[in-house]
Amino acid sequence: MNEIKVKVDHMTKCFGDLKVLDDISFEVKKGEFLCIVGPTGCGKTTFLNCITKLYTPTSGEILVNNEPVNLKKHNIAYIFQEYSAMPWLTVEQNVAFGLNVKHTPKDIVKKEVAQVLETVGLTKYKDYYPVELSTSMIQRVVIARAFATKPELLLMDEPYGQLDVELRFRLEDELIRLWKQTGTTVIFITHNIEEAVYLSENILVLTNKPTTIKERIENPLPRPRVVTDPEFIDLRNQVTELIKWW
Ligand SMILES: Nc1ncnc2c1ncn2[C@@H]1O[C@H](COP(=O)(O)OP(=O)(O)OP(=O)(O)O)[C@@H](O)[C@H]1O
Repeated sequence: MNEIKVKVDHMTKCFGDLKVLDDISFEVKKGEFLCIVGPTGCGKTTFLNCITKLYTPTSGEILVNNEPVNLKKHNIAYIFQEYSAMPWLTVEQNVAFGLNVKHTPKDIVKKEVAQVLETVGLTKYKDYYPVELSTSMIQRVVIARAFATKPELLLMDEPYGQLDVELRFRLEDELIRLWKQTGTTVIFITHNIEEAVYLSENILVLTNKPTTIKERIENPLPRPRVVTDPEFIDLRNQVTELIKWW
């Protein structure tokens, strides 16, 4: 499990005179669940946009499997803040979307979609349209759509930021289940320290702009994690202390 999936190598990103990311270097191992926390506007989304090539780094580079990111070759899924299901497609068609874009043979699409719908408990609802579903079910459709393509790298930008606590906990558990089942590498951005400690294997704490890495913290807590356990609270406090220095 020591294979490097993502290598960020001395990456700097400026927008005109504004230096956002300042000579950032870190690695993400294959199958790792990395959470990134940092102050508002420090460049977390900018970093993800550099991985997906929406932005080009000003200097330095990002490697996936030891080569420059290539979206035709590397299977990368992105779930961002204002995500939703496509209202004109059924649940099944939504989940099949990514596979169809990749021209996957129909019988394989059917099999993969059935499997992932089963995992997230949506089999019964496969012919429903998003408008007929609750918020929690729509979130599941989106997660299922991402996992159906078996991404080698899943990027998540505050996907649960707007949700109530109970729903967030349920979806986080589901995400962990899918991550374990598939072995996908996940980079997950959040403002919520508790969420980062609950989900991650490692936490990257960023500084204010021009942004550098303040600390990388290993998260050794066994799963399933309990937010009221003393060890959980200790780690949460440790990360919170780092954030107080912003
Ligand atoms: N296309 C762009 N052109 C100019 N400036 C940009 C562009 N995209 C982002 N920025 C600036 O880069 C900085 C980082 O923005 P970014 O959205 O990456 O931060 P963030 O850490 O994701 O913020 P938040 O925590 O609020 O989501 C901000 O100052 C933003 O205004």
